[in-house]
Amino acid sequence: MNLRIGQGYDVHRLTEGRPLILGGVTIPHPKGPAGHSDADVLTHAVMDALLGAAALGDIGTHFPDTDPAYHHADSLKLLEKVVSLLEQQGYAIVNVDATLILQKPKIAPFIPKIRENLSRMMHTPLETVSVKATTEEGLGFTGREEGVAAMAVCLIRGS
Ligand SMILES: Nc1ccn([C@@H]2O[C@H](COP(=O)(O)O)[C@@H](O)[C@H]2O)c(=O)n1
Ligand SMILES: C[C@@]1(CO)OP(=O)(O)OP(=O)(O)OC[C@H]1O
Repeated sequence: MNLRIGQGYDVHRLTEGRPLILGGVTIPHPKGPAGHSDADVLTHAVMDALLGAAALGDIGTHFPDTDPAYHHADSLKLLEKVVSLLEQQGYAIVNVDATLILQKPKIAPFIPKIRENLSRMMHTPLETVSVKATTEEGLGFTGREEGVAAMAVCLIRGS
């Protein structure tokens, strides 16, 4: 069986007045991630994990931040494109496990909807998609609420 592992990591600066969109869910908060796209850091980490597992480059290769087509882009739609690239290469997703590193707000109430969104875009059952969150206990750039980070690992199966 052709099993391949991938990992992804992303960071965005938090700024006042930007929407906080995580896994396609808009979470009420005065600050959100700055970026060319919707800056959905969680979805970006998942996309990079998937692309990494298939050795297909990274999100910047496929969706350059200099391309106006991706200005305010919906990252869930980009995830759909990544999944379609993998499917074209004969890969199916086995599971994804992602961790969000964010001091505030608590995202636990939004995790079911985030998992549902990711699972729908990845054509994979809900139970294969895990999303977790942690603070860094007030330490570092996430602790000072200057930024948000996300990491993800995945397993994919080739044909
Ligand atoms: N933005 C966050 C961060 C954490 N959580 C949940 O709180 C638990 C405790 O977090 P610690 O950083 O204090 O360990 C964590 O396990 C998550 O369940 C959250 O919902 N949103
Ligand atoms: C998806 C893209 C598209 O501009 O999103 P950005 O908001 O620029 O976010 P970043 O994680 O810095 O880079 C990835 C880009 O390819």
